[in-house]
Amino acid sequence: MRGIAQHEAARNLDDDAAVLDIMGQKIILTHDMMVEGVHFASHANPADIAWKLVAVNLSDLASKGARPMGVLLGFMLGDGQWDREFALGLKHALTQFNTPLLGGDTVRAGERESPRSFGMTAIGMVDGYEVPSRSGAQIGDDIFVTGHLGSAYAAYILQQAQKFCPDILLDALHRPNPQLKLGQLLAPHVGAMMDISDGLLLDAQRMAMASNICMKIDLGAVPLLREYISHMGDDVDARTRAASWGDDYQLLFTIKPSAAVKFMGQRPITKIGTCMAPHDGPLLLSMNGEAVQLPEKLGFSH
Ligand SMILES: Nc1ncnc2c1ncn2[C@@H]1O[C@H](COP(=O)(O)OP(=O)(O)O)[C@@H](O)[C@H]1O
Ligand SMILES: Cc1ncc(C[n+]2csc(CCOP(=O)(O)OP(=O)(O)O)c2C)c(N)n1
Ligand SMILES: [Mg+2]
Repeated sequence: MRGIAQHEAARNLDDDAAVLDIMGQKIILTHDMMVEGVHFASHANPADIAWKLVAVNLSDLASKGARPMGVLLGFMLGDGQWDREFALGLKHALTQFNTPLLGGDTVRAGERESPRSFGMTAIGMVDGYEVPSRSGAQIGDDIFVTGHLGSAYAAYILQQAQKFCPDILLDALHRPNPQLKLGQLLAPHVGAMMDISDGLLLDAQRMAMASNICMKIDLGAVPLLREYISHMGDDVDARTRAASWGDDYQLLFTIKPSAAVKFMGQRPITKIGTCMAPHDGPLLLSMNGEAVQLPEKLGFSH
């Protein structure tokens, strides 16, 4: 699609969202889909699906520091009860994130059983400052993430194995919380920022390549919940899996060490590495001071 998307607002389709400048007012636009079998299981709770559809879209707005202005929904009808539960989850999420439903489209699924899919467009606004991109990371910047990583992965694995799963992990998988407030707070101060939907390692590689630098990441510093550690472990393998499965919806950003100081200890952010001059590739991993080989798969891709 890159060849078609020549407009500067499209940011060469290399960013989390489009940034449309309308007479000086910046409008942030994003669209994400969720498909049965790919993003949610057939037996998933419809209210959870609706919540997550809102959350993943607002997460892209958060990554640009935008305030949500509204969403448009692409809805595929199913049976009445299922649709009512979806609508309740939708209402709950939109109320929680103070975002109006502005419109959309409704279609009836075909005769034959086909996977259901839902789309959402989210519209946001940014005032006053440069909208962060994935390409603004500079040599010497520190690399940070918000929150904890790998929680959705742990929940997915534990549920698949029909094992007990703590609520805090289940919520990360089914009810992710887009980092809107942190995104707005951080945006004027960051070098580059994006959300982590496809896994820290793959998304960091994308940021490093867009910024033409090398990111050195300390796997040992990647923030994990203690519930993650007690169910999945804490070794290189467990940490690599947390950093490469995806579905995290936390923010990855770079910032000058001097600018980072005022946020540290005040906000749920963790330093995980530094930006260096282009090296042997865009990404270097270490743990306990020793180099770690990159895994074969850095993240989730379609
Ligand atoms: N079918 C498409 N048509 C136009 N743009 C697309 C399409 N698919 C993805 N993009 C664009 O490519 C960029 C990266 O997409 P994606 O990896 O899905 O971003 P994100 O993970 O932040 O949602 C975004 O700018 C998105 O708008
Ligand atoms: C039933 C099920 N299978 C697999 C996964 C894992 N999974 C699905 S999508 C995804 C990552 C993000 O998906 P994508 O469509 O690439 O989101 P985007 O990057 O466009 O925001 C992951 C880890 C899941 N959450 N649920
Ligand atoms: Mg994104």
